[in-house]
Amino acid sequence: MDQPKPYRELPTRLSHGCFGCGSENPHGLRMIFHTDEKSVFSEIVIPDHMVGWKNFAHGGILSTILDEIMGWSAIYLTKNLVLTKSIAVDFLRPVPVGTTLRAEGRISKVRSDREVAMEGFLLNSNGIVHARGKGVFALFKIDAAMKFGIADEKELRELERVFNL
Ligand SMILES: CCCCCCCC/C=C\CCCCCCCC(=O)SCCNC(=O)CCNC(=O)[C@H](O)C(C)(C)COP(=O)(O)OP(=O)(O)OC[C@H]1O[C@@H](n2cnc3c(N)ncnc32)[C@H](O)[C@@H]1OP(=O)(O)O
Repeated sequence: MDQPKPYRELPTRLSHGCFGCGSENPHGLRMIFHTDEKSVFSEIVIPDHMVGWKNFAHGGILSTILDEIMGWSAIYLTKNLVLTKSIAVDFLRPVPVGTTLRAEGRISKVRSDREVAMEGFLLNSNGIVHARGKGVFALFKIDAAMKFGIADEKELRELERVFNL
């Protein structure tokens, strides 16, 4: 008999042009996400055109990956929509482009019903941490997000449905 999978994919392939996770952005990272219910993670290979110096990935790209993994982790684990308020990144070791990496995000502290502190990690295939992020995310219920007017109702209702927000 098949064993149940220990983790599952998050339904983030909803649209769109997002540089981090959009399936239709040919220049983006096209990240997809899995969860074990305590954290959210993503396997990623940074393409050659996102290089910084020599064959090392650009630090801005590493920051984007950490923002993205912390953002989706915050959405999934807190059941809210989010906007990034701040992020801080420690670049611990250079990250070569073209290698398989794992990004991982989890909750550091729920500060209120409007704010969560998150942490994110970028590891190589041996589990060595190459970059570490801390982020603060504003949390929005669907109705508040609607008033904010930065996403249309159809998109928000779809997110509400697939993420049980
Ligand atoms: C609206 C949500 C819609 C979300 C849709 C998300 C879809 C997600 C899908 C996939 C993403 C996953 C991947 C994520 C990774 C990448 C994420 C990014 O790159 S995000 C882009 C970079 N970040 C920004 O652009 C933030 C810019 N900053 C701001 O907009 C503000 O600083 C903000 C809202 C974060 C805090 O604003 P303040 O500090 O000025 O807050 P105060 O002055 O207290 O409030 C202003 C008004 O807003 C309401 N407000 C503020 N925070 C609220 C909250 N958490 N809930 C409800 N209302 C809130 C308040 O009640 C107030 O409303 P009154 O004027 O009184 O009517």
